[in-house]
Amino acid sequence: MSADGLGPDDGVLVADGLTKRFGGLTAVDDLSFAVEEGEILGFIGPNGAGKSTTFNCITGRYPPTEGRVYYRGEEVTGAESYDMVKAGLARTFQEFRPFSDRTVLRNIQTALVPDELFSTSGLRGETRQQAIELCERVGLGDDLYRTPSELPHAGMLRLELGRAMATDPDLILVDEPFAGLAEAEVKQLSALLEELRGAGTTLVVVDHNMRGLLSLIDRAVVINFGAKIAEGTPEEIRADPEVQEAYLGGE
Ligand SMILES: Nc1ncnc2c1ncn2[C@@H]1O[C@H](COP(=O)(O)OP(=O)(O)OP(=O)(O)O)[C@@H](O)[C@H]1O
Repeated sequence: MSADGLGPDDGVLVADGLTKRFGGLTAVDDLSFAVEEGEILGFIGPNGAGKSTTFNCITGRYPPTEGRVYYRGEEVTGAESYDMVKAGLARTFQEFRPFSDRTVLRNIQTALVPDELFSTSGLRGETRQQAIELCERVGLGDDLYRTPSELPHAGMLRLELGRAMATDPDLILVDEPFAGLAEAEVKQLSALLEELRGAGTTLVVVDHNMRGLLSLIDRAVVINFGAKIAEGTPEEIRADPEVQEAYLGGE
């Protein structure tokens, strides 16, 4: 346990003293936070604050230099991405690339059964129905037979969310969902995220921009230069002098 004293049972996902150095650069600096089951947590920080690095350490892209990560009471520090997905933790990527030659439905079906070897006859019918339901859940029910390139940007985000949902996660890390969206689309996507939470999924929404985010989240952790500078409700975050300082001139 670090000075902050977070342990395996402090939340569904817990980072304790997480540190990541790239040579002389400390991208994540003794960061501790816990995600509570069923909440929508905002994970906010200006560009380069260390948000992606934090989540890359948690989701197995690379091991942290120091610190521990716990998921559902188990230590998972340095676990492989595949194992984290199996344990129930999914993430969306900002720079995702769906299969461009497959329909929306096939993309989701492929995510349900990643190994095409198992995607034969009987299974295919079953996953097809599951995939249709998933598409409907993420608001792509009318786009089943379109290809990703035929979707508007907001539709692509829904597809990426559907792909993450296909692994039946308990918790999804959502990476910058509102980037490039118009106001109305931000509202629609927020409503979808709230729906997912209502159905039992815990969400961590990562963003550098607070636009649209503070009305969605229950709580936020704000980082700058890899370290936590504030944590609290949207009202507390808005009023925090250090947060205002970090964002001065930034937005
Ligand atoms: N693989 C890497 N090798 C070296 N430095 C890296 C690497 N990945 C990130 N960094 C550095 O670590 C710091 C934190 O970057 P990170 O991408 O985690 O920030 P971020 O908060 O996600 O930023 P953004 O909002 O722009 O995505 C930056 O200074 C970045 O240049």
